[in-house]
Parts: sequence; C-alpha cells; structure tokens
Amino acid sequence: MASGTALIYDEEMTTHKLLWSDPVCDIEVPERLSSSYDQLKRYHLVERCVHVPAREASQEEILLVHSSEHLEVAKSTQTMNEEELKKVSGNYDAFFFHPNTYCCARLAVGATLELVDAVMSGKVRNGMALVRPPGHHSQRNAANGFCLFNNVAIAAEYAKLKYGLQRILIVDWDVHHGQGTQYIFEEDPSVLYFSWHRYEHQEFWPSLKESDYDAVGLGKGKGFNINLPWNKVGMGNSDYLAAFFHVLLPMAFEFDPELVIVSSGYDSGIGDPEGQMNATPEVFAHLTHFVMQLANGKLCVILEGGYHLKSLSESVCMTVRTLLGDPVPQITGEMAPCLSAVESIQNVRAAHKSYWKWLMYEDTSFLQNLSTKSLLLKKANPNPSTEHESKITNNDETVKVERFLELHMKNILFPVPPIKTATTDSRGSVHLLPVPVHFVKEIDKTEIKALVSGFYADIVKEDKNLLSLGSILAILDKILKKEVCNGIAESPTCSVSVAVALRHSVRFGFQRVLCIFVGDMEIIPNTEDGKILMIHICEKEQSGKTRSKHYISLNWKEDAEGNDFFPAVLGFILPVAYSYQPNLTVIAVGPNRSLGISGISLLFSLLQGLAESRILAVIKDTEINVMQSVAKALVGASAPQFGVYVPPTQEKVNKIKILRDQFQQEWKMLQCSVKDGI
Ligand SMILES: NCCCNCCCCCC(=O)CS
Ligand SMILES: [Zn+2]
Repeated sequence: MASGTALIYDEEMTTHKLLWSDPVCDIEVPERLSSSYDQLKRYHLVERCVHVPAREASQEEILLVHSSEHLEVAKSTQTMNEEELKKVSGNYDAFFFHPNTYCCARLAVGATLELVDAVMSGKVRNGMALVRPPGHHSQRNAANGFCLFNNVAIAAEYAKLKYGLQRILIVDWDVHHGQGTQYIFEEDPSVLYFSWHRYEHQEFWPSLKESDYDAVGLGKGKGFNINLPWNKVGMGNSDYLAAFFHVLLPMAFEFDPELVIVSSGYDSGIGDPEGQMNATPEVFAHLTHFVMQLANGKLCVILEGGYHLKSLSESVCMTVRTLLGDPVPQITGEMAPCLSAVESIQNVRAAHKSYWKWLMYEDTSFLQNLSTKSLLLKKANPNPSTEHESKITNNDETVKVERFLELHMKNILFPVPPIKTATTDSRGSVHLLPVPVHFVKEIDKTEIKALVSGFYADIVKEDKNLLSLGSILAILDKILKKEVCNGIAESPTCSVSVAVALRHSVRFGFQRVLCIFVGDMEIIPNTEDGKILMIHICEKEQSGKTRSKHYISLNWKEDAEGNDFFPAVLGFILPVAYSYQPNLTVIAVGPNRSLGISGISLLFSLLQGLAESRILAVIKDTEINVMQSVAKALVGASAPQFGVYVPPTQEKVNKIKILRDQFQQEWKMLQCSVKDGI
C-alpha cells in the first residue's frame, strides 16, 4: 500500500503580483505562498513530506479544459507593458495579469498534475500542492476571481484520460463558489463537485443564481453538483462538520470515488477578510481526516484562496500534518450548528433527494413552505446580523486574530507520539498483528491482583481476566501519558475489561469517555454522571436499561452482502460523538457482534477524529480477523477498506431518524432539518 505525503512548492509562483492599485485584487499576494511554506518549515512538516518538483503544464494539458483563444490571450500577456496588462485584465471580473502570470499559472497546473501522478502511481498516498494563481473560478474561456487556469478541473480531466478514472470527487471548501469548476463538470456524472460558499441569498460575490442549493447539475450530470450556500457570515466549526456529516460524506461514500481532489481554499477560516467566517484552523484537520477515508486514501489537496496570512498558514499546517497521519487535534467551540446552516443543509438534502439512494426515504414534505420561509426570514431581518456574534468583524480586528491564533495554536500542536499504536497479546505471540506496533510489557499478576482487588473487585470475579486487565491498564497508562496515541487489547470477557477500563480512565482524569460497544454486553457501566457516554450497537432491543442521554442502544444488524452502516456512523454516531467531545474513545467488539468487519473498520477510522485520536480497542480474543483490521485502521498502515456500499433500507433509515429526533436537543450536531415552527 502506498504511504507518504507529497508536498509541491516552487517559489517561482511567488513572482505573479499586482502592479497597480486595485482594492479587489490586492489581497492575492505572493506572501500567501511563502508564509505558508515558512510555517510548514517551522513545524518541521516540510522535512516529513516527499518533495515533488513542480513543472510547467503543456499547452495540450491546459486545452483539456480551456479554449485556445483563452490560452492565446494568456500567452500574449508575457510581453505586455503595464498599461497593456491593465487593459487586458479589465476584460475579466477580479483578475490581474503580470508578465510572469502565464508562467506561474502553467506551474500551478503542472504542480497539480505532478501531484495527481505521484498519488495515482503509488509513489505517495496523498499530498498537497501550494500553488498560485488559484483556479476554481476560471472558466473555459475566461479568467475570473484571481484564477487564470482551473488547476483542479484540468487535474480531473487529466486523471480521467491518463488513468481511465470514472469517478472523481472534487471537494471545494474555499469560501467562494467555484463556479468555474461547476460550469466545466455540470453535465458530467463522472465528476462529483461539492462546494460550500458564502452566499447571503445571492448578495455575496460572484452573486450567481446557479450557486444556490437547487443547482444540482444538468442532463446526465444531475445529482453530481452539490452547492451548499451559507446565507450568513460567522459560520464556525460545528456548521462545517454538520455539513460533512449530513451532506458531503453520505454522498461521497455512496459515490465511492477512485480519487479525491480538494479545492482547498482557507478563506473559509477565521480572520479572512473575504469569508468573515469563524472556523478555526484545526477544523481543516478534521475535514482532511474525513476525505482521507475515501478512494483508498488517494487524495490531492490543491491550494485555492486564503487571504489572512496567519490563519492561512496555520490551516495549511493543520492540513499537511493530518495528511501525514498525525493525531487530529481536538475541535473547539460550541458543538451546535446555527439555524441558518441547518436550513441550508436541509435544503440541499431535499434538492438531491431524487438522485441519491441514501436520501431515498428523506422526508421533504416541508419543502413547499421552507424556501418561502427562508425568503420570509430574509425579509424579516433585511440586514441579517450574523447568527454567531462574529468575533472578528473587520481588518483592524486583525490584531485580535493574530493574538487569538498565537494563543490558540500553542496548546494544540503537541509533538507527535513516537509510536502510534500499543498492544499486548496475552498469549505473548506476536504473529497476531500484521503491522509494526509497540508492545507494552505485561504488568505481573500479583501487581494486577492487588490493583484489581482494590478498586474493581465488584467487577472482576474470576482470575481468567487478570492478564487482559493487566494489558489494558498498561495501555491506558501509555495513552494517558501521551506516549502512544491508541492501543489494542484482547480480552476473554469484554464486558469486564471495558467496565474496568472505563472506571480506570475516569479515575485517572479523563472527564468524558466515549464507549462504543459492538455485540452482547453483560455488564453496563454506570453512565449517570455523564463522564461516560455509551453507545451500544447490538442486534436486539436491550430490555430493562432505560435509555438516557448517556446510554444509547442502536439496534443494527449489518446487511449480509456488504456495508450498510454508513448512515448510522455518519448520520448518528459521529454527530453524537462530536457533540460530546470525548477526551478518550473506547471501542469494544464483544461476542455476537452484529456488525461486519467493514462496519467495524468504518467506526475505527472515522472516530479517530475525536479525542486527539486517542482510542483504546478491546477485542474479544476469538475475533482474530477483527483484531487484524482494527490494527491496520489504528496504525494507519493502509488506507481503510470499507467493503461494498449497500444503501440503507427504509427500516434502518427510520431507526436512525427516530433516534435523531429523540436526541437532537441533547446532541445538537444531529440537527439536519429545521423543525416546523422555527
Ligand atoms: N463588489 C465587488 C467585489 C468583488 N470581490 C471579488 C473577490 C474575488 C475573490 C476571489 C477569490 O477569493 C478566489 S478564492
Ligand atoms: Zn475563495
């Protein structure tokens, strides 16, 4: 399996710059690239990447997307003087030429294509290209919004041609709508284009009707263009994550792309003068972590916008360290999407209902009045104040953002633990795990007995568990000390091991422990004090135990043919888990598990975004192949295999809907529709 992360940067691309005064374009400066690269060096991230050199794209490659007229105009600018440059720039909306622009734009395309080749050839697993000028606004026959050639669109056409790909996902998390990319692929079902963007009911640039949620694609491309408009500024981490859980990820996993390309603009981050949003740099680690789970990890991240230099460079570093497999930093801020975000999410789900299996049973009866509702909303408050008090309102607040980011980033970027995964195998045989892991020495039996007979005597009745308990406590110890990120322990009786692990974790300082138990669970730990949130995935209804905010039983029997667990993980488990914000996750697989290996792998892969990727896995000792796939997921040795995608049955969709309705007031990340009566 491919491993490694490519980084493509060429300082030649800093030579494109504005030669006259233009208040619209003067934010697109060369320092965007150099300060991002410098920050990557400061965090020692450059040296951990595979350096791939950029190259100039050929004319044929540019003609994959652009007209020869457009190419000729671009080429002709190389020898122009300032007056001529200014004149030809005036033909476009928000673009400027410099004598070096053509060369830089060819390097931007060439760098992008080199990254596609490095990923598709298996030289690396994923990578990032730091390029300018950006690309997602440029169109077949026009430059637009700082973009001359559409780097990402050319890369997608190139990948289809050279590697015969039939399903490519483009995720555009830039704060502007990549209308150029939309126009290029709107009739093409082989390219799924997702964009969120500041829209404010068509007030915000480029102010296009076709940027709204009902632009779903044309002809054969219907359903393959997804627009999520933000109708207010101040959107934050929870709004972005909710958009992934309830819109992008279910589409993406059903689409099952062979390659993912990100139009990675950071003007959607806090402090940016264009976006006016509030999402902090670590949210980009989470977004990157999620898209890394697709296409067997084949991921190309291409820089688009981002104009606040400090916010931009921190967000670039968050992206690259996640591509390298580092622990995903804890998200900050209140975990609840705002009303406007939920409305947009609901609208785009409704607009796509007839094109996607996962939305087949979606209830869209609200539609007739909702769209008018949002217009009513707009009329109700003509100058919409932002839902979130936007901390950073204008440029002289930039100092505040600098200070905020200085403080904020300091306690986030902890050194990467030397070893990712610890494990012990009570049989002492190391054949068990297919990946290099760190073995924790056993605590000797007398020590365990003493320890256990004290605090856990009421749970531990028999000696047969002692070895397993020893290894669990040893692993927890290492996770606590941040010597390892996660660990695997096998156990003859998972309920006992889990109960001890949970009590031990809380005793030693973890304030919120998320426990996902798959299979039969005889002992149900005490969840009353809220320090444990238990999600029990089992086949049959749990009698007796009353459901509470901190004890949720999800009855699920995985479909025999393949993996139908995606809606449960994306639409329920992740939103609850992110609402809870655990600082440790325990995932146990006991006897009579009702999930297949692929469902279990999905859980382990996606839950690594929580608790700084701290996970303790407790696996029934007879489940050897579960142990193998869990080890791979935790070490990150290979991109995860989630099995054949099976759309959920109506019965299962309803099961999740009922749970969502029941818990969405407590766990607000579950919200994806505006209840009647706003
Ligand atoms: N009243 C007119 C304002 C025009 N603003 C244009 C801003 C273009 C931004 C392009 C960009 O950021 C690429 S990612
Ligand atoms: Zn942008």
